[in-house]
Amino acid sequence: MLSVRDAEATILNAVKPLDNQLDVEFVDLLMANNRILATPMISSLDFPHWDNSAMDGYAVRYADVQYARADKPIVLQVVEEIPAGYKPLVTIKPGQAARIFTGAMMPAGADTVVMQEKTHRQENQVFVFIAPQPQEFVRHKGDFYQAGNELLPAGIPLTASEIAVLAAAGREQVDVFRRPRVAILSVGDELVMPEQLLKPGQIVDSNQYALATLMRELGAEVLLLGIIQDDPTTLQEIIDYAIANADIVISTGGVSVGDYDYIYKTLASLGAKIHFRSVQMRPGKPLTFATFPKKLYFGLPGNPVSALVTCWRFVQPAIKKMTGLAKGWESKFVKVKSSSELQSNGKMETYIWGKLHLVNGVYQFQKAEGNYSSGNLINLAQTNALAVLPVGKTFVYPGEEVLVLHL
Ligand SMILES: Nc1nc2c(c(=O)[nH]1)N[C@H]1C(S)=C(S)[C@@H](COP(=O)(O)OP(=O)(O)OC[C@H]3O[C@@H](n4cnc5c(N)ncnc54)[C@H](O)[C@@H]3O)O[C@H]1N2
Ligand code: MOO
Ligand SMILES: [Mg+2]
Repeated sequence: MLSVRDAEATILNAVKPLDNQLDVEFVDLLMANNRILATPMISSLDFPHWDNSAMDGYAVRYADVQYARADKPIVLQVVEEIPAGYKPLVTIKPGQAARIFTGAMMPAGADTVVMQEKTHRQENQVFVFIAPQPQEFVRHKGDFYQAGNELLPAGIPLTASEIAVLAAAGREQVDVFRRPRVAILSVGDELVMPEQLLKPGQIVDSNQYALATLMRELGAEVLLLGIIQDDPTTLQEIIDYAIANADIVISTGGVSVGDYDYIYKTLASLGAKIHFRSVQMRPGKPLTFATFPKKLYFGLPGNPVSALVTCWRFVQPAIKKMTGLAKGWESKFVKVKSSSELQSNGKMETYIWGKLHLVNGVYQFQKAEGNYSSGNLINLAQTNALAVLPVGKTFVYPGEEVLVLHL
């Protein structure tokens, strides 16, 4: 059977990131949260834009105050007051100083700032009680960034700090990758919408809600195609439509070997390249992955836990890679101690759901309580991690380390 690692490699190789010319939108900065920057950002401004003071105090000439001492203060004439936002008008000459405030432009002639607490003011004279370091408390033009260099690279997610940098560089709008379009369909005669009263044999299509939520969290635009009956003709029509209208299609259900599992046949008759139909993992074994030209198809197993686990493990990095994210789209595993005993049959790579939680400042994994069935969605709620037991590993003792996928 195909290993999880090989399945992942096959999927990620098939993912083509969005195009940095064709797949770009120009959006308002305040709407760019969590979007991926599509074009490298270069500023024509230096940061800081001009020499300015880092303290409230006095702008002085270092040469004047270099021998100042508490018992032998240097007295300077205050010739100007410079609040933030104003252009200094006077050049500071030997024996002179300017009153200056944090963020205000340094006046010509001065090269150092003495903080207010180290001085004493008497009318238009200031007594300096301490020798500063040369250039102390001056933030020099271009110290943080020099105009013309790359300010932000393409392919990064825009969060508070990057959006602040873009604003500081005078941008009101920004080029970001468009959202990947993901079509979601649920396959099964037994499925109904949550508002419907259940007839015998029916269950609510929860997968549609799980996947739509996860896809939106990942920055995708979701095309919800609803519940499709176990009928090959309808399935073919809908999948054809989904492929034409989305970058990625995700279905749940109908991928196993039952008489009403039609996904494989439908994909084959639509001419898909079917890369695999099962993976050596549990839950999630009957995962189907296929491609159409420029489109990806994930046929996730119908069991609600299997659908989410395969989505976290395989679809999530695929979407992240597609979004244009240059780095960090791969699944991230952390090694932590397990506070619970974990078990597997050793034949499949086994994913156990639970919680990464802090114990005295150190993360530990705790298995969810209750029934471990891929049909049991209930104890998947309030979890945030999947512990991974590789093939061959049958037991993890409490206190032993385990690899965990942080969701
Ligand atoms: N003979 C075998 N039978 C099964 C095997 C196998 O290897 N040999 N694998 C089992 C495993 S593992 C899984 S996982 C499932 C996968 O089944 P399908 O993908 O074909 O899905 P269905 O048969 O349509 O449904 C399975 C299960 O999930 C429920 N379901 C389906 N869709 C939804 C939905 N949208 N929301 C909530 N629940 C859903 C469905 O009612 C079934 O209970 O196959 C095993 N069988
Ligand atoms: O692998 Mo199925 O996905 O265990 O229930
Ligand atoms: Mg089935």
